[in-house]
Amino acid sequence: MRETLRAYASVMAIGFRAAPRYALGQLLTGIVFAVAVPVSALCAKLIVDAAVTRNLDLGLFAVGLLAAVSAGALVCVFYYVHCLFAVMERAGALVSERLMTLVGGTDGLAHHERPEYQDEVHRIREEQHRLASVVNASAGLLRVGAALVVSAVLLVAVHPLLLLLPLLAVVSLWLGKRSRDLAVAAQEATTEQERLRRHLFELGTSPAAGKELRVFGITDVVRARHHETSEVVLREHRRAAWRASGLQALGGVVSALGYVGAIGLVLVLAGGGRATPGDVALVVGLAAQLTSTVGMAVLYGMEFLFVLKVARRFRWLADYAGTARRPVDSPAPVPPALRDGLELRGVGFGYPDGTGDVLSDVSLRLPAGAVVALVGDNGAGKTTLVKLLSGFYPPERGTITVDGVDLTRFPADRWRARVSAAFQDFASFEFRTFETVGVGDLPRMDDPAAVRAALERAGAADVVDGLPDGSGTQLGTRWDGGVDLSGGQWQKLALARGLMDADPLLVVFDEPTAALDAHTEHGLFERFAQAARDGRGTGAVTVLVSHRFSTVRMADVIVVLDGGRIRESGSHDQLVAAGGLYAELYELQSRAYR
Ligand SMILES: Nc1ncnc2c1ncn2[C@@H]1O[C@H](COP(=O)(O)OP(=O)(O)OP(=O)(O)O)[C@@H](O)[C@H]1O
Repeated sequence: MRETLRAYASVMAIGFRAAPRYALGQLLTGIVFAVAVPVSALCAKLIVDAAVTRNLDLGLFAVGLLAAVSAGALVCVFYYVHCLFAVMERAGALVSERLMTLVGGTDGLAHHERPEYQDEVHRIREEQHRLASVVNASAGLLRVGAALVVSAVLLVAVHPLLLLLPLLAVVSLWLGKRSRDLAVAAQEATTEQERLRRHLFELGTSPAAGKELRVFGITDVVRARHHETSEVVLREHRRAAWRASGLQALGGVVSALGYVGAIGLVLVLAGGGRATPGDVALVVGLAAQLTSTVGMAVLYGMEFLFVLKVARRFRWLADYAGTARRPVDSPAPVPPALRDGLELRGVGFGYPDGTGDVLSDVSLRLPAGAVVALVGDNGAGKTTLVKLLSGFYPPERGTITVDGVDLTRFPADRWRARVSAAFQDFASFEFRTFETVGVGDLPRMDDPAAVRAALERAGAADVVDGLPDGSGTQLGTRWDGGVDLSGGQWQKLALARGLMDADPLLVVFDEPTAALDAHTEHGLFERFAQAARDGRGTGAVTVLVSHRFSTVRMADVIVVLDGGRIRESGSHDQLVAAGGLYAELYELQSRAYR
């Protein structure tokens, strides 16, 4: 319960922070026009009683009150609707921002690889509009709550038994909640299938997969799987929807019984002289309104409970992001430059999916200023090692030190600010070209000379020179005037992004040139290595992952990984002379090129 309240308070705070005046306005005007409804029934009672008793003053007062209440309610309804849209829109934007901060700002990558995290985030993303509607759901509940309280007071004044009418409304409300629970449970039970369904749809309609679908003739297979998965999801949802409708119908019957019973009671009272004709008018009016108020209470109640559920998820994500932030014991400053370099001692690591060790007992020195190449078969652990060096995961066993200081003592963001990288699975930022490159070093993004220098270092100047507006060209065809690039051209820009940083301590190239031909890759890396050796003044270590031995050979240290362990390491000449795995693979590849 406390957790739920905390969750509610935190999402309500988002609504109030996004649009404070409108949120307050919505809550207050909602109460005014909700109360206007039972007060109108009271006016009707006064008018009928005034007519029966020929009391003109009372009649005029009641008509005046009715006019004032109706006009006030009308104004409030307009303002309420205006506030509602303003709050939804602004809170929606703020919720999206918060989500981006929580998901993207979480340290490391481990969370992205946990299925339970993915499921939760998937649900929150799907239902984020509900978080934006928390003020609306609260205002709705407050409205129906106020209307119910005022109605109850008026009914009790006629006869206490009439209080049963709003109580029956509560039974209806509870039945409504049960029906919503069924829908939510069905949705939760099919989250994974739903993700699969979307993935299959994406595969079946995206241009990226289109080529392979046709070449392998698997379009029908993907479509059939999509159909099967849809059936599973829809069957579960249909079953829940039927059961929920049954409960809602039962709720309707309960409130109808209350309506008929209340009118019967007041007629009996009036027959016995214990109620006035005005009381009959009041009860008929209130009972009729109560049915719709209860309907709204059920809807808002269900919406509110649903919002609470999403709010709890949101809170979970916020707490997760908080705890996932690596606590830094005795934090140390990241050195301005490397003197000795990086050292791994007995490093072991397995991914959070628990499938076992991916790296075992890795001990390795990466001297300051050195170019270190990682080679090995697919799945040998090269990228994993790079992720550990970049601080995306802490090692499970052993240590990684930077000039003798344990890497885990650096705040993750400080260390990563000194890491520059280009990956094979790079991101295609569809920004203007200079931004796509410049985000590699945000403070210098608007510095044309810095961007140009990075483009030239990456051999990507020709890509930009060929664009209609040069470095100002918008990338991505879905944007106005945007152009698309080839895979290799995107990769060259990603490489330039990785070369933006002026003073990195670690530069990582994880097969960023796989889409380029061997000759171009070789030329590029020769230049990177030369630049690294000429010294950037920071003693940066350059780590290069490549399957091309012609590129790898110029590295100062070559590390051969095999099944997550270091098989051998040394310079090209040392490894060839040793006649081990490297020598064998090198010979194989050079024979293929001869
Ligand atoms: N996110 C992940 N979750 C679970 N296992 C993973 C994950 N990423 C990689 N692995 C597993 O870790 C092992 C090493 O993968 P890694 O990507 O480090 O290899 P690699 O040497 O870079 O391979 P490649 O040359 O194919 O890029 C593989 O068995 C892979 O299946």
